[in-house]
Formats: sequence, C-alpha cells, structure tokens
Amino acid sequence: MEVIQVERVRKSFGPKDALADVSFSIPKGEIFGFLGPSGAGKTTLIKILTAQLNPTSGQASVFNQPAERMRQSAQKMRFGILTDNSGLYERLSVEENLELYRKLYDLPKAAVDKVLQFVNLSGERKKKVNLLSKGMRQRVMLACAIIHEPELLFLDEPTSALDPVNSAHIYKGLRYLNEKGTTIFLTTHDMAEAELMCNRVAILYQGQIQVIGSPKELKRQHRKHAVSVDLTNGEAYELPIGGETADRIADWMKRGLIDRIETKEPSLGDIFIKMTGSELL
Ligand SMILES: Nc1ncnc2c1ncn2[C@@H]1O[C@H](COP(=O)(O)OP(=O)(O)OP(=O)(O)O)[C@@H](O)[C@H]1O
Repeated sequence: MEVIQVERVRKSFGPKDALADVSFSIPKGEIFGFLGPSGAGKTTLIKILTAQLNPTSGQASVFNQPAERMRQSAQKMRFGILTDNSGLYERLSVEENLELYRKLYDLPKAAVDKVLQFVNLSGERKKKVNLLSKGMRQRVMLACAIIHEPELLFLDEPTSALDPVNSAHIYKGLRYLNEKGTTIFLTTHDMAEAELMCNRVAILYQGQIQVIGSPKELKRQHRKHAVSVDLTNGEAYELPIGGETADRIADWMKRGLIDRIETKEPSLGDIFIKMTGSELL
C-alpha cells in the first residue's frame, strides 16, 4: 500500500518554481530520504504533504486521500512532523511540553516516560526549554513528533544539531518505530545518514527529482566502469573494464606484481554532487 503519492506536483512562489514537476510514491513501511541542496524545495514538499501549503498544480495524496485533508484532526493523529520551526513552549519544562502533547493525543501517562527515554532526555525532564542546548531542543521537538507513535513521520533534518552519540541513539529509536510500522519521510544533508537509514532516496534539484532508488542501486548505476590497480613497485593504474585490462592484470598477477585491485564505487555524496553540481550545503 502506498502511504504517499505525489503526481506532477508544481509549487511556485511568484515567478519562481520551488517545485517544477515532482512525482514519486512511498509504500508503507519505507524510510525514504528526500535529498537536495539548500533551497531545492524539500521543506516545501513536506508542507504540501502536511496541508500547510497547497500545490500550484498536480496532486499530492497521503493515506490515499488528498493531502489537504491532513488538516483534519482525525488525520493529524496519524502523522508526526519535525521541522526547525516546530514550536516549543520556552518557559515550560521538557516534561510539561510533552504533557501538552500527551493530553492532545489522549495518551496514557507512561507515554511521556517512554518518549523521554527514546530521545535520551529522561535526566533533563525538569529543565525549562529555554535553558536547553540546541541538540537537546531538537530531541524535545522529536519527542513531540513521535509521542503518539504515528503511522507516518516527517523529519526535516532531524539530526542537524546532534552529536554522533545522540544521532546514533535517535537512529536506533527510529528503526524501532519503523519496525513497528511507521513510514518515515526524511530530509537530510548528511549523506552517511541517508545511506545508513534510508531504504530509498531521491535527489531533488531544480524542482525535479534527478534520481531515485536505494543507495545500493544508485551506487551501482553510477559505478565507474574502471578498476584501479596498485602494483608492488609503487605504480598505480586506473583501467577500463574489458579484455585488454584483464590480460594486463593476469600478466601482473603471474609476475607477483599486484598489491591491490579495487573497483571504484561512488559514495552517495559523489552521486549528489554529480546530480546537483553542488557541494554539500
Ligand atoms: N513562503 C514562501 N514564499 C516565497 N518563497 C518561498 C517560500 N517558501 C519557500 N520559498 C522558496 O522556495 C525555495 C525552496 O525552499 P525550501 O525551504 O523548500 O528548500 P529546502 O530544500 O527545504 O532548503 P533547506 O535544505 O535549506 O532547508 C527556496 O528558493 C525558498 O526561498
């Protein structure tokens, strides 16, 4: 079953197209990474899918209904969203902020303890939000987005302010949620994160999806058809894959000259740069 379907979506702000023509779908249970340089339109699409913006043209559906229905309270229960403007009550404590969400979703008391553990903030529960570090705030916002264990979770750069230990903790928690059935739509600038977490990724550039597939598939598709060979005498070669190269390698092998042979596989970051012509932003 598809949880998200996007068909020929365009969104313009005045004369400028933030999204030109975007189509894709996400099946239930997938962790999908939406990648693209700064300003590519990733947040705009999340806003369309969560009924904060309407597309200029095209269709966006969530749970097999037009995305604008996500405004309705029955639908709001079904998804969670983390963006950098997710609001927190600054003068309330971590726990008091979460209590508001718990009541809103009509959840049992234990939900707050559970989610605090999830984001590794049990020790900070009494702290006022305005006294938290950036990374702690990000974890409180994440806690608010997942306290009701939604069917669908939108995460706009969820680990941008986190140290590696807390990122790893969050990844583990997100995998756990995903195993329990939550579909996750994730934007990130961290290619290692995308590779580690996502079943599939799409790279957005100039308002259109340039490539879509699993990180493994994309790396295979963009593999250089070349082999690099280091010889024991210090010489190094990059050779096209083919019969002539095979003969040369066989000859070097016979003479015991091979130190290392490697086929070149690009990283997701290499593919990103190739597709967008930009450095990671
Ligand atoms: N409300 C708005 N009015 C006018 N232009 C907007 C509005 N919202 C977004 N834009 C423009 O649309 C484009 C896409 O913005 P968006 O925030 O979706 O990018 P993004 O891919 O999420 O970027 P980042 O990675 O920096 O968060 C940008 O050029 C932005 O300036």
